[in-house]
Amino acid sequence: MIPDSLFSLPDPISIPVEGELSTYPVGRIFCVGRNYAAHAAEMGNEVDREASFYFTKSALNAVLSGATVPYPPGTENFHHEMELAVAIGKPVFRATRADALDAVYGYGCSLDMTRRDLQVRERNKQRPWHLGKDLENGTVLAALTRKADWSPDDNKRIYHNANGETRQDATLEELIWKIDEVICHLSGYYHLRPGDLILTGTPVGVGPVLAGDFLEGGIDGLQSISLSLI
Ligand SMILES: CC(=O)CC(=O)C(=O)O
Repeated sequence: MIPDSLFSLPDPISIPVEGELSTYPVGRIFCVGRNYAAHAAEMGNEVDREASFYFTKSALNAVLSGATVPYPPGTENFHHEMELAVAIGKPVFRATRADALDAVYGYGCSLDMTRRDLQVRERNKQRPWHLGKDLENGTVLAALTRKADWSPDDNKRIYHNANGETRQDATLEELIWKIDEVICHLSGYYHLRPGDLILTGTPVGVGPVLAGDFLEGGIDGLQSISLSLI
């Protein structure tokens, strides 16, 4: 606790890393929107191929894979979104495509849980998506794999199952903005630093989940992710 502060804040979430004793503390969470064309289409949107766009989620609202969390308040249409998370390991500002990947620490699976009814309602009113996206327990983070041990090749499968039924099933080839392009673009606006996570968007197949559901997903070669809803 900082001396003289009036109260203490929760500790930041810290993600296990495969083969490491130390964990990776999370500072900021940036999310890329509409980074898979088929998901943009299922949401009734076109992809903006001019530039990627972003929203943020509070790290204080994130939980680790394997958590059991309550169905959130204020929604009747709570959705799973399976995503590849990129963990930044070095400060980077105005990266070039050539040096962007140097800034990566590692990769992991994540779930960008979404109050879809609120996100769509706010989107349709041309308002920010906060109520839909930045909800308590609304980001799930699985153990990271260091970049020396894994790379985001096009042929890697990304999938998500709800109660054993496969709902999302794609490959990283479908990413519109690749990892180096995202870091290059985002670092033009932020001084990215260790602790920053970038969730790279979700493939087609998002859908509703209910209390009692068991969610599970993976990306070839990374630690899988799960969440139980009560
Ligand atoms: C429209 C969305 O679902 C935004 C988002 O989270 C995405 O991955 O795309």
